[in-house]
Amino acid sequence: MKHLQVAVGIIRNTERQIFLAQRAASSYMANKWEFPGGKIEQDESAEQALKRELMEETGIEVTSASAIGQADHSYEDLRVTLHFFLVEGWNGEPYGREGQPQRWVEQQDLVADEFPPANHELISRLVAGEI
Ligand SMILES: Nc1nc2c([nH]c(=O)n2[C@H]2C[C@H](O)[C@@H](COP(=O)(O)OP(=O)(O)OP(=O)(O)O)O2)c(=O)[nH]1
Ligand SMILES: [Mg+2]
Repeated sequence: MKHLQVAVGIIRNTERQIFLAQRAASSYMANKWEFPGGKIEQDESAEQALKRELMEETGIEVTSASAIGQADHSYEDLRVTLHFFLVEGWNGEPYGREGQPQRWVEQQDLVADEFPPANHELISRLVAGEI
């Protein structure tokens, strides 16, 4: 089975709101909400991929990111390992640079069912205030 390594950014502002983007109707996990991010390339570290993907997808330059864990999940035909980073420092203002819908959500109001299953455990930790 194909196995993807994915860098994922939880962009959190000083009001404890988190930036979400909606996956394209044509993509895998279509229309689910997600944390911006994407596949780690061969020659990249997870943090390098995070910085590249967040610039591509949200237009921000990440200046502070800390690794907060990983999640491994097998979908029907795809295995993913998500590398989660809490992003609390950046230059610019995040927006859906690829035209994707976006919104800021209070951390305690995140709803697991709006995300792909691989995110569910992390959402629980965020809602519980453990991160
Ligand atoms: N970015 C992101 N991907 C996630 C999350 N949860 C989750 O299961 N995934 C999965 C869905 C995708 O199959 C896989 C790869 O992420 P991606 O589709 O963002 O990868 P990418 O930006 O490199 O995609 P591409 O358009 O360049 O092909 O990770 C999440 O919260 N954020
Ligand atoms: Mg992506």
